[in-house]
Amino acid sequence: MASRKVVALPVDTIAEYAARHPKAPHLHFSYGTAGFRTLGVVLDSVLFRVGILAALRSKRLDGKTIGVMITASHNPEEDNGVKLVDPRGEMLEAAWENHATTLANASNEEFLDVLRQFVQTARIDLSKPSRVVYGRDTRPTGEGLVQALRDGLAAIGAEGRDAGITTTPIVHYLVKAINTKGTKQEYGEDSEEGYFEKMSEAFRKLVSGRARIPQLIVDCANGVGAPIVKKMTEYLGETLPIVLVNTAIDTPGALNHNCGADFVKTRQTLPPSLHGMMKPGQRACSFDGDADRLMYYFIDERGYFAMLDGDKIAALVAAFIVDLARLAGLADKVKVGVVQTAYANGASTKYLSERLPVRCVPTGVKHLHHAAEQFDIGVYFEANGHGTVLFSPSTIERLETHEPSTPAQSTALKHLNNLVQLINQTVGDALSDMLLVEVVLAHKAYSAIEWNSLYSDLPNRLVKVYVPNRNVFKTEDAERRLVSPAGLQPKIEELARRYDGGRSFVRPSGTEDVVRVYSEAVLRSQADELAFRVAGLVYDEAGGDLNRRPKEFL
Ligand SMILES: CC(=O)N[C@H]1[C@@H](OP(=O)(O)O)O[C@H](CO)[C@@H](O)[C@@H]1O
Ligand SMILES: [Mg+2]
Repeated sequence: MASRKVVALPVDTIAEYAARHPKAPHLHFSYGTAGFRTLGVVLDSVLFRVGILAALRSKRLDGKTIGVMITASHNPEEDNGVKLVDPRGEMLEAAWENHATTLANASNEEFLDVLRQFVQTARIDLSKPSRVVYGRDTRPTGEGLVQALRDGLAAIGAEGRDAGITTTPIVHYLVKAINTKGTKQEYGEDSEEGYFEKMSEAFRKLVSGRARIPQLIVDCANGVGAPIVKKMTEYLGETLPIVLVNTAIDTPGALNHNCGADFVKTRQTLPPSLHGMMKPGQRACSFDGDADRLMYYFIDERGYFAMLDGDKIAALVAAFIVDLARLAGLADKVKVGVVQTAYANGASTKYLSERLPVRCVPTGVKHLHHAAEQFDIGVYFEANGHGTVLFSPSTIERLETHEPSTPAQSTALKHLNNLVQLINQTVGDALSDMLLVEVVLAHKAYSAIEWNSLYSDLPNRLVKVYVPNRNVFKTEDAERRLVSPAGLQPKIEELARRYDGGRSFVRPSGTEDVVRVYSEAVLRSQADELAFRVAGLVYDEAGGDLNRRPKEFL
């Protein structure tokens, strides 16, 4: 049997550092879909402990680099949060989400014991090295939280690498680039410059010889997208003329305020700061606070706002990739598929299903990502604008080695190989997705108007219902049907049947203490009516206080 050097936890050092990052007794933290997320000022102890956890995860995985991103994405500026990134640039393995929650909630007195116990049960070899790369967005609480994280790393003797103020997708990129360095699967140079170079080079190749791309307005949500897109414009030069708006990263309260991808998606309207700026038909897009979500939109000739959300991006991109695979002579060798959630607009599902396989999975990027891995090329987008395209390892190899038989095949193949480089395959990336959209528009010679007319969205409405206990709501069939409370699902279906094109579903949110109701129908008024009827049903069924029943619920 191979002997194993046993190293003990440096308990004295950890205790010393931990004393500087005490946990407030009344607080409870939970590692959910979006990692830990709450008010930034209460997260100090969590970041310290996450530092230790990230180091242990690295040791558990033989010293592979783990990522840590400090952000609260599209949430208000006073919020903050933290997410861990696994070695292939993916989200943290589910079992460790529970370990993270346990460690974060241990009292100050128990903390060392809980840690010791964890090291034992998770069978972590402490003699292994530990490496962690970390970044943060522009939030004012970020700097202090980075310090707490560094103390966690120092307490356990981990090697930390500071990626500075950067986007979530860049941290994912760095993790994958670091862990594949020097291997056959090398993902790219492990630096921010490497990221810009890889992507911009692919973009230039993909649009070379195409008509000049018209100007694009980019709303940076007053967040980290601003400095990052600005740097990217230097690499892109003339190939993509960009105007940046909402770049006030130092203005208190500006982050995500009346701007950004989430604002656009939930309000279905233009950020006020863009009023008067946009010519009819001109494309604009919004990032969210950590630049992993993207929404496109334009104002039509009549002055109406038109939104091109994650579903429209998926439709545009998937059809393009299917075409390229066919043109490259790989139609029956490379299976392209799309993954959506129940929130995908019914019209998008119809459009896509007529062209390629479409799968529906529960909400949350990790479900989409895993399902997309089942295809040779898997396109996934949430309606809210988070998504990417995954090329399986064998497909990447096939694309690299396939011998084209005609010049047309060769061109299509070259485009596919450049897409592999352009797309950030670790996670949704607003910047990479934006360049991808621009490539497809350039190739198809589509304006935003033509893109939008691929299909017409069904009017839809999302309603939050505050209930005493959202945990009584349980779903099946990728969250499209309720199994509990018993008897509610048939009532929802009965209501939906009364409306032309009616569809509605109910699920508990994974990130907020609410139950969400979604509905769509052919007419706007009917989508609204259906949503408010179902919301009323849910509210009453869950025992909501009749004196506080929202007026709009029917
Ligand atoms: C309807 C909706 O937009 N839900 C969002 C939201 O999840 P909920 O579980 O619905 O709260 O936050 C998730 C994490 O950011 C995101 O993946 C998801 O799309
Ligand atoms: Mg985000």
